[in-house]
Amino acid sequence: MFIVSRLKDLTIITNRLRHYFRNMDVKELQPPSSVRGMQELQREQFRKIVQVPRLRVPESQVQRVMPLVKKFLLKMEHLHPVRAVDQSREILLHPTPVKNWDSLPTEDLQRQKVNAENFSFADLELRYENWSANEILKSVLPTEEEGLTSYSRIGHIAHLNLRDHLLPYKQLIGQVLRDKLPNCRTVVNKASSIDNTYRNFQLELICGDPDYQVETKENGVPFEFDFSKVYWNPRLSTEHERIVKMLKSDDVLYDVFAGVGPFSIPAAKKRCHVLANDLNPESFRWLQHNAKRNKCLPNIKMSNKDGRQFIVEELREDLLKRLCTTDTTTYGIHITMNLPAMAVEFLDAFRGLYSADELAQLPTNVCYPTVHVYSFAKGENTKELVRQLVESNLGASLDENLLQGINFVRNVAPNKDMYRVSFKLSLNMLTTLKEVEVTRKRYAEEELEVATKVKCV
Ligand SMILES: C[S@@+](CC[C@H](N)C(=O)[O-])C[C@H]1O[C@@H](n2cnc3c(N)ncnc32)[C@H](O)[C@@H]1O
Repeated sequence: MFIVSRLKDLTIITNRLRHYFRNMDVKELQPPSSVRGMQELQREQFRKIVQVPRLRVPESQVQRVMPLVKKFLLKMEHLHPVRAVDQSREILLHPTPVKNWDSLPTEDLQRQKVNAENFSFADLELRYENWSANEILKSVLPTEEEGLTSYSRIGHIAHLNLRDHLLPYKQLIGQVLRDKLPNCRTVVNKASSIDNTYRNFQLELICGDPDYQVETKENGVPFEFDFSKVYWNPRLSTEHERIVKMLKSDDVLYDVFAGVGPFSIPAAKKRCHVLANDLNPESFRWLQHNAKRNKCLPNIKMSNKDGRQFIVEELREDLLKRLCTTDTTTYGIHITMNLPAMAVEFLDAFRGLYSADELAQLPTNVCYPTVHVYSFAKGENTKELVRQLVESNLGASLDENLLQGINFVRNVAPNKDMYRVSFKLSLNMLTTLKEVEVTRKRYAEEELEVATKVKCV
């Protein structure tokens, strides 16, 4: 199925379907069957003549007739169903509901002096311009079930992830999308899976301008970035919104893998206190730009380092100050870790972040931060799998006091899901090392002792 990626588009389409008849169900209204398999776009090959029902009424009658036939109008792209012909008007009707004169509200029409003589079938020339991208691609690509594909819109860019069997059609798909999608100037295909450090997609330009600097809005917040150099996925907008909705003004957010700021910028705009970090210098640059553009610089501190280093430096220092000098029962502290392929591997950075002495004087009702860590899981029982992944990397089991939830975020590929695991850090986690770390440390100390003894002998 052709998945239109934006919900807004879907709503518009469903609304249209509710009011009008589906053109693609009528063979005559589909593009000519000869275009099936076309790999080089030849727009003139889409021309065809069809016969459609029509009413011819005097110009003076149109205003009164239109409300009676409104629901029968032929709706196609760039087609005006009411056209001037000589001194009268021709009203084009849809062939699905209108088979003949009797299909119309004849009594009402006759009352307006419109009768069977006004009804006939007209020749209508259909062209490439009259079909949507979806309709054109459905008629060109191999078969309906596996022939079509999904795309995302990021500003003026349409981003495709074409399966192998569609690669011979990529130029055509690119041209059709650029022709048909409003404000689309650039069409790119995902060139390989994202396995590079900064998680940005490797892109192949298939049509249009090689311009990747985009302006887009997510949940009403404007963002700018270079899509070829940073990570941005519009399919995460709902997840970003869920987290931002959890935050209240004066809450604290530590965003370990912040990207260009889809958690951090809206949080800072909400007057949360944000510390945002990303290792990619380009993400960091655009993060700063977006903070400035959204006028939230006073509420956000940004850094450009490895996530672990950010946790043991910026986060450690800021959190210690808050735990020791503020009433943590009056606001929330959240840590987002969205690097699903490996974020769990950073969880042990919280173990032994402080010495027992540093946290010895805290009030008993102190509220520790909530971590939201994202992870992929493959196969069966993925929910249980992510829990185990988090627990083993953290070196602690998450009982009902600590675990806040394991939430499904999205299906990434067949059999591969993305989850958010939310849990509270505890005094024990923050002041003791992970079991394996203790063993490693003890082992290292013993080695040192033996080595010293050997030296002494
Ligand atoms: C999946 S993206 C998430 C970006 C953003 N938070 C979002 O939700 O869209 C992961 C981000 O982590 C950054 N990154 C990758 N490795 C990192 C590391 N070791 N330390 C800090 N950031 C890292 C990448 O540059 C990328 O921006």
